[in-house]
Amino acid sequence: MPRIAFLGPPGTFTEQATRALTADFDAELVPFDTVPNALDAVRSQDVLAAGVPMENSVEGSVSATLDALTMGEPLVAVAEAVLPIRFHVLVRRGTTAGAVSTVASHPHAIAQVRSWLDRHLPEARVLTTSSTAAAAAEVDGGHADAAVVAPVAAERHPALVPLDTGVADVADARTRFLLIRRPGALPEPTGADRTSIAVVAHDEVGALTEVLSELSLRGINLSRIESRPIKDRLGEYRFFLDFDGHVADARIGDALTGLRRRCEEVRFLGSYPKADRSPASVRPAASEQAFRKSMEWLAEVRAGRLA
Ligand SMILES: O=C(O)C(=O)C[C@]1(C(=O)O)C=C[C@@H](O)C=C1
Repeated sequence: MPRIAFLGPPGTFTEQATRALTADFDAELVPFDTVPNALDAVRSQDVLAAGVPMENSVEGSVSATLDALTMGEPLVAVAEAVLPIRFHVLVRRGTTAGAVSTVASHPHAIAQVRSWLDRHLPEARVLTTSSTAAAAAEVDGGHADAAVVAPVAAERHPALVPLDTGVADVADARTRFLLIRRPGALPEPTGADRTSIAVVAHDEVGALTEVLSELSLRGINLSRIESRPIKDRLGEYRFFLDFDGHVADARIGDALTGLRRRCEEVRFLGSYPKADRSPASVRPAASEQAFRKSMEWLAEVRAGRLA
């Protein structure tokens, strides 16, 4: 049975997302304490794949995931899941709100319940943990008084009880997760795909505009752009781009070759079906047929058959 890593311990949102991402096959889910460790386990072939959090609609990208994806051997995303995010606040039985002096959770979770904390636990000191489920373990072990967790964590910690449920400052908050593997056969194009890449542009005037032009000229819809420092050079950045389409689509392949010529570095991070299955809208001039016809025309010109 394939082993699939997830950000643990058991009871995280990432575990829930990884179960959804692997629902089509039998898999043994294996918890890892950090996203970089989960991805390294994929690289070292300890596991087949890893489910990782990518971005949250309230707090933005998960930097640990972005950095770990571009450091080390190449990895690619093969599937995407989006979960609605609402939290339980768990305490040990008998703890009242007034008795909570420390509240623990993952920084992304804390950021999504700031107003709730200001209203209900204004005096509590925040302790950050590597995941929401790790926070539940801290409360269970007596190292914190309250934990902001995924509802599934309550089942893992029967000694804890909810101080509140359905907690979310933003009612429709969502987190996007990816299933990451070593490079291999790509998922088939579905017409509703997303492609992710990371590029380092040359340090020159207009470099980012030119990167974006490669996409816009071909009518490619950009769904996310994010920058992370390169780390060994101050003031230089790696851009993470997500856009509609599959690398097998002519317009995407054409844009990628343009980027490859133009950029210092291009890392392909996968083409996979979008969680919401919304089809890409493709301009007539960027359709498969338009690309094929233009290539046929060029072949005729090169063969001296057209003037
Ligand atoms: O700690 C967890 O439960 C996670 O799966 C991580 C994570 C995140 O990285 O954003 C996932 C979803 C929520 O937005 C809060 C935390």
